[in-house]
Amino acid sequence: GRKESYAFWETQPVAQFDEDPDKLPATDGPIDAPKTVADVRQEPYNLPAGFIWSDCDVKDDKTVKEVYELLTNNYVEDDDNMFRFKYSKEFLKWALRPPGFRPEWHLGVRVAGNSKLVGFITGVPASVRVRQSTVSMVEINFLCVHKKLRSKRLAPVLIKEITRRVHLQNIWQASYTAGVVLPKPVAECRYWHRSLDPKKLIHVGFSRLQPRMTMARTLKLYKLPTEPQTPGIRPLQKRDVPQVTRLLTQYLAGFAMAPLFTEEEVEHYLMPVTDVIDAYVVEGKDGVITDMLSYYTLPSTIIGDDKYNTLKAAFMYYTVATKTPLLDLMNDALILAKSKEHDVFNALDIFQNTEFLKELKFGIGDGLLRYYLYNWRVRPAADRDPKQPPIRPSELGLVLL
Ligand SMILES: CCCCCCCCCCCCCC(=O)CSCCNC(=O)CCNC(=O)[C@H](O)C(C)(C)COP(=O)(O)OP(=O)(O)OC[C@H]1O[C@@H](n2cnc3c(N)ncnc32)[C@H](O)[C@@H]1OP(=O)(O)O
Ligand SMILES: CN(C)Cc1n[nH]c2ccc(-c3ccc(F)cc3OCCn3ccnc3)cc12
Repeated sequence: GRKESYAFWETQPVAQFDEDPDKLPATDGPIDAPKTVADVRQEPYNLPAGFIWSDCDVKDDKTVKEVYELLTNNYVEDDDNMFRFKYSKEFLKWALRPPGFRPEWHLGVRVAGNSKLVGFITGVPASVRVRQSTVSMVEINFLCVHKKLRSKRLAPVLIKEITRRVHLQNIWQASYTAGVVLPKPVAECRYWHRSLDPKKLIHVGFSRLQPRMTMARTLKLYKLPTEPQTPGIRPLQKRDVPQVTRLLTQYLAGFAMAPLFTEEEVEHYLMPVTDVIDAYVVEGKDGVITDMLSYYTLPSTIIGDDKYNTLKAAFMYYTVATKTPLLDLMNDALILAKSKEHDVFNALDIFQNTEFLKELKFGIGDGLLRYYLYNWRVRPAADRDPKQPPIRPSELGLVLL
């Protein structure tokens, strides 16, 4: 939950919990006074003695293996410490090398003596529309400090250093999501889970057998066809990128906060990569693409189960239904994920997802995912309780990995 005080975050250009709504500017915009690259500190921030900064080029197999191992052993766990995200090496290469990426924004901390990677944070460039403003940002992700070095205030140093490096490229805003409460969420959303392999999920404690339900009845409840049902559905191909970019751009225009994708970005983020990103299109008459669906694969380590080590989860990504009903399109997403051995399909209550979550037998998750903007104030909407975050989940059209 929310803390009494935030010694680091109270020093940052982010909305604060104690600010007086009446004293705020009337429009959305930067929180800090405008600065130029010339104002930016030229030298890196100091790390504690014995630690050094290290750019991590994830194209280099040795380096991506070090990043993979740091995250596999020290990254995000659920509240009950039963599962820990286990981003694959191929996923990290995909997520961290979009058009315009910069290696100096794949920022590591190493132990000076033995070069062990013990800290990490990343930024990738993105253009995000926030209401009527187009904001050039970085998306910050993969903040991680080794378990043995926690609570030593290393995170603020990682954050300040990546901020400095981003400022040097004349970018002054960022977006990030987290399960924890920080000053100050621009949106808060729930995550939902759809069982694909209920037997395994119950065995590992992800789900529980419902009262008065047998295992046989549970398997029947979640059973899916082996093949997608929508006529004309097929994997996305490079030749689809121009149409898919138009389809996605038109759809995302309807949300309060959403990325502005170039064709190059659509190609990078949606061209299928085995066990990383799957994307499908529905091709109608005369080659017109009417719908698309996508999900990414993010396994989790099952901490301490006797039989299984890994949970294979699919996470809903950008999906547009203009001819096929969204319910049918998402049912095909479940079918496809199941056919590729996923154990569970996860979705947030963003986009128009509340239209299908219950009907497709998703169960609500036990936590919230908070969205944040750095150095960008979003005014509460007129029809919105000022105590609530300014953007509703159904107004969100942005997914961070
Ligand atoms: C213009 C460009 C701008 C770019 C930058 C934009 C901003 C980007 C911001 C980053 C976005 C990342 C997004 C992202 O990657 C997705 S959220 C996932 C974050 N990673 C994990 O949860 C992995 C497991 N945990 C850890 O590795 C550590 O616990 C971490 C490293 C999380 C904190 O290490 P620690 O050893 O446990 O703690 P100290 O070093 O002693 O530091 C304590 C301070 O850190 C604040 N804290 C804790 N968790 C945070 C979090 N998730 N975001 C931001 N701040 C977080 C905390 O409130 C406190 O500040 P306060 O005193 O003010 O309360
Ligand atoms: C988004 N991206 C920044 C990673 C990230 N960071 N912090 C998080 C907190 C929750 C979710 C999340 C998002 C969607 C979802 F369906 C389930 C989730 O977490 C369940 C709890 N959990 C955590 C680890 N293993 C299980 C992701 C993240």
